[in-house]
Amino acid sequence: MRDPVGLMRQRYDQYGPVSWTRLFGLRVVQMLGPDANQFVLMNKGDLFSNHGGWDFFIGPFFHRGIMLLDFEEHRWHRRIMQQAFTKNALRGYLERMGPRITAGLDTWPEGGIKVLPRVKRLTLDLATDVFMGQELGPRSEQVNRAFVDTVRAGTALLRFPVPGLRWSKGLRGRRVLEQLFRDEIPTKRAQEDNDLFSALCHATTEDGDRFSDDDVVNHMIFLMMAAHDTTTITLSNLFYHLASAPEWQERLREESRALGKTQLEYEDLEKLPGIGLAMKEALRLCAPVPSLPRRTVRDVEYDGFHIPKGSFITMAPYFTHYMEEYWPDAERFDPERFAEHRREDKVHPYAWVPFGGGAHKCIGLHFADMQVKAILHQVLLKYRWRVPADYVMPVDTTSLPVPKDGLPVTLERL
Ligand code: HEM
Repeated sequence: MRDPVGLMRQRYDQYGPVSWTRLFGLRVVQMLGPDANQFVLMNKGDLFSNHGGWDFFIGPFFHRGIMLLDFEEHRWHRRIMQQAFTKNALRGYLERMGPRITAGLDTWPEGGIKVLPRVKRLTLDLATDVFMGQELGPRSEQVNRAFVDTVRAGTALLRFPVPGLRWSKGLRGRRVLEQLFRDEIPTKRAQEDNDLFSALCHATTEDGDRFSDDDVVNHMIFLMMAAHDTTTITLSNLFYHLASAPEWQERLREESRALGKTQLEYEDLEKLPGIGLAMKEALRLCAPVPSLPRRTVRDVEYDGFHIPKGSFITMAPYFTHYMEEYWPDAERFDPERFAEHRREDKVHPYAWVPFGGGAHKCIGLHFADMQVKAILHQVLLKYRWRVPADYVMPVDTTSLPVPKDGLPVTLERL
């Protein structure tokens, strides 16, 4: 767990793209590299179950979240959920975000700060507003705690409830969130608004399919989790790399200044190409979802390997993003590798997979793009930040990859 990339490199060199390993006491088939990513994610013939993979890790906490559904049932839910991610819906979410970001950033002090807790706070506040459409007030601490506990529980080594330990804290967190969302459903059903909760309550397909109350609760809990930590990790990494590469920080700041406004509108998203490149590179260097589990629903033949029915599988976006075969000088922060004149990501369609692929590809990827751009744009206009020249951010790889030290930086108000 301390050096997952090094370990996987060793395994890949020794055994090739498919090998048995042990994880959390399970025998698992590790499938490494872009070809294996493509094979599993495209999932032709419905060979790999998402539920069978994810349920073991996060099932009790993210019960019936869309990522844990399979095949026809998954497609049914996805068609409805898609209605909450249309261009118009995104436009509405962005409108809600702008002022909230400004207010959140205004509370950041000058001098030494830790980025991770600050960004986490900001994205949580945004999520409660943009997702739920309301201020949580004094309940926000309780909700924050419930989220952190629910998410961390997925990687508990002791996988049964012992009071005070990760697993039971996660179960308690889930109960808090269920209650919170269930209490609100009648109000949300009664009138339409431009928040995600409302969108889920009113989403209807052309065939008239809609979510039940239970579906809405399950999807809300999953969506808030899926959006919150992944975006926080992406932003933290952007802070880190832009502090380590001040020339990039200045370049992006110039771009943001040239736009001439503080709060982004939907049409502005394409006008910040530098942030787009930096974000792609940050996602390459630190895939917020480092590995993706699956389970085979029948015997599978792949590349001369036989994988028995019922096997746990893991794919590893994190490792793929460091394969020198596809990413020259892979450790280096080099956003230009995604620029038109280089497009290193085009070397293989599954070499850059921070958002997964196929039927379960992240439904929130445009939302994430929008949120990261909206926040970073305002940060660049308001602050300059730096780290000591020899600073290397330590990454905690025992759960989702976050800076172990919270990422201390020095912030200067502009
Ligand atoms: C940088 C930010 C993000 C990253 C890196 C990310 C990554 C991922 C990945 C890798 C998957 C696929 C999991 C699998 O195949 O097993 C996924 C699925 C998903 N993501 Fe994201 N995500 C991000 C942001 C978001 C946001 C902002 C939302 C919602 C607003 C969201 C909602 C979802 C949902 C609902 C799924 C499940 C889709 C399905 O199963 O059909 N994600 N995400």
